[in-house]
Amino acid sequence: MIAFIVNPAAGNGKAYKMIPKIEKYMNEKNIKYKFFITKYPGHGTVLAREAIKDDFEIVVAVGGDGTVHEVINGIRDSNVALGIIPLGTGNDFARYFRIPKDVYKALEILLMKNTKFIDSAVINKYITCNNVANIGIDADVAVQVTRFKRFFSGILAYTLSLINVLFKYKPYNVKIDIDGKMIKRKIMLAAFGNCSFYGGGFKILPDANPDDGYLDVIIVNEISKFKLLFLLPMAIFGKHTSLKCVETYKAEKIHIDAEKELALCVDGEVILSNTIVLNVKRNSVKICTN
Ligand SMILES: Nc1ncnc2c1ncn2[C@@H]1O[C@H](COP(=O)(O)OP(=O)(O)OP(=O)(O)O)[C@@H](O)[C@H]1O
Repeated sequence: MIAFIVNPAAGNGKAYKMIPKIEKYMNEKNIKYKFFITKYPGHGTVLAREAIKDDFEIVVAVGGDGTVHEVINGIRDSNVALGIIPLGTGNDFARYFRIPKDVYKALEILLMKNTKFIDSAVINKYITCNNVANIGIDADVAVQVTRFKRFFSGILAYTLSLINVLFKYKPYNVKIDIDGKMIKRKIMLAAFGNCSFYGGGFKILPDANPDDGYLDVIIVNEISKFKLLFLLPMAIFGKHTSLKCVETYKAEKIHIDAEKELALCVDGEVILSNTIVLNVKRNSVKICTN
């Protein structure tokens, strides 16, 4: 039995519109399924927990990275597999696993029942992150986008946020303990995670491997905002790691202390904290892959 958790807000309504296509395919294949529609942010986690109790074998996130994040936080540490139909805006987690955006092709992957276990990052003991967590200028932009979205539409909200943050941004002073090695840095941004992509296609952690037992770490040290504008396009291809201002690590445990409260983006969702602890949890999420 397959549970589909559909986020009507994902991909500007694209996920919700695809329900009839999914229904048609599942009926043709004569496979039992049930739809759960999220009603508010965070509801995907609640619904995924319900689906586990109802003996579904696969719980499918129908939406973008936010939906995947919520579903994973509901099914973690169970034997239930995560399926993905990438119908969000960015779909960065699905991009890593090459799950097609075509609904029928994504459904075919689910029915192959080819599964594997991947690692998670457990953040501050309670949030499970399977893609990328990040702090610094890009996380601050994410906070601003949420504010500007109340008044402006997508791209305009993003552009205004970027300009606003770029002008004001002062590199954060942080202490980062990476598997016992303490470093102090003034950062433009830092990212931690299991997979490579964020921000709708930036290959920020090019060497990430979700089943190697480590979290990848990247730190971009203080540089001029002008240089940062050159670094960002390089990150689309994962070529930024060769720059002098960029440090990379692999670690099992990371502890970050900042002088003031930081925005931390976890799989695209923002939380605020001045202490961030990330621990790798091996083989904690089962996913359907091709
Ligand atoms: N019924 C709902 N109404 C409003 N927001 C919702 C609802 N259900 C879930 N959400 C929220 O919608 C947000 C966006 O979802 P999601 O990230 O899947 O789509 P997206 O932003 O289009 O894609 P991506 O993150 O891949 O760019 C999530 O933060 C989620 O918590």
